[in-house]
Amino acid sequence: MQALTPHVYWAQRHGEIYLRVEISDAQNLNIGVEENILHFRGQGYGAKGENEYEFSLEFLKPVKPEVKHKSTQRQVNITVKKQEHVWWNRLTKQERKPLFLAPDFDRWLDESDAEMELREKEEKINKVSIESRVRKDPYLGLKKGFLFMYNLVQFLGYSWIFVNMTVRLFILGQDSFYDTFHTIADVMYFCQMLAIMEVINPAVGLVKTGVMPAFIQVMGRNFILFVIFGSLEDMQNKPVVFFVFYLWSTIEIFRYPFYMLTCIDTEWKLLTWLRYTIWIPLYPLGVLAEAVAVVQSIPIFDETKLLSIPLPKAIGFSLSFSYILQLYLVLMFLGLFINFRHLFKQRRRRFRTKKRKAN
Ligand SMILES: CCCCCCCCCCCCC/C=C/C(=O)SCCNC(=O)CCNC(=O)[C@H](O)C(C)(C)COP(=O)(O)OP(=O)(O)OC[C@H]1O[C@@H](n2cnc3c(N)ncnc32)[C@H](O)[C@@H]1OP(=O)(O)O
Repeated sequence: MQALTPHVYWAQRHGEIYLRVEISDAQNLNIGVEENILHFRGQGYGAKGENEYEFSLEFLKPVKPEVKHKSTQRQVNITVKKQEHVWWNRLTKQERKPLFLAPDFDRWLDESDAEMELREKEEKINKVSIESRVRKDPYLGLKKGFLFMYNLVQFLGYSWIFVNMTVRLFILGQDSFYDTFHTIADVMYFCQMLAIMEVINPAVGLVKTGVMPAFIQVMGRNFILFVIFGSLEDMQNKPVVFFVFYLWSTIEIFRYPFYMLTCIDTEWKLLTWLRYTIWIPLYPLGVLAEAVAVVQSIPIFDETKLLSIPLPKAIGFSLSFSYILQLYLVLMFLGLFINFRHLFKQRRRRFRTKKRKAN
């Protein structure tokens, strides 16, 4: 029996080629790709009745050797994967289309429609994976509620500090510099004690960010607040307290409302921009103000011998706390460098994702 050529219909997507071979009740199928040529052989009912049918097609561009096929009562469907995700101008290497080959208008899409189909598929997959991730965490509402309340309390605390200091600055002018600590310290103590949650939250996986930058930030501030200002009365009426507290609170009145909005999946563009930009001048200024406070405290610690470490009697003197402060000054700029890099990365990540979403 001489083999005949069946009618073959084709269509493509960016990653695949679909072939429909018009043979019903196909049997003894032998389909494969060798050296980029698809060979088909099989028996069945085609245009010229029951017969042996065969054809070969040399593809325009490289395809993967694995071929998937499925025969139904009416036809044989073949799927071949392209090596590269690209759109082909035609199916075969030879420019003239073989006579037995025609477009499969049931599956036919032009390039832009195929791209749209691909995008819709990707969006569907993304949506399903986001939904399943969201569904996986039964405590999500509780966690978001907790974070929202935490951020709200911090926002109220720092807003009180900021407004209070600003009003006092307007009314008293430079005189307000000298008693900042006595008016503000209690609320600042409360906010900074609470800020320890900022280290705990990423450590227990409540927020997706690094523990180290938060640790540097919270411990650095608490050191200044409790050790430098809190333990030395002579430091408490120095103007540097004003600058440290004002710089801390200025950044926080933007950061906490930004977090509050993320807890309720809302975004205000201006607030996001401020959260990820205003630290650029404020962080170095804040660390500079803290460094001034540390430097000013060194002679006071030396004089009062407060927190100095007593050494064995034979040596006859104690190790002044000022040595630790000098070491801390070095750590401070190291901490500034680590957090500056971290915040730059967060800024780039935030604005890059935004840009990509906008495209
Ligand atoms: C004994 C001492 C040892 C320590 C020694 C170290 C020496 C210390 C030296 C350094 C001293 C620094 C002291 C500080 C000085 C100042 O503060 S100066 C004033 C200016 N300050 C600033 O500008 C810093 C402000 N602080 C911060 O930005 C943060 O605290 C940070 C930790 C530095 C960075 O924040 P991070 O959380 O990593 O980045 P984000 O992009 O904001 O968040 C990431 C994602 O996490 C979500 N998220 C985070 N927190 C919350 C929250 N509370 N609630 C809800 N969600 C939160 C956030 O939304 C992000 O999620 P996505 O939106 O999905 O990305």
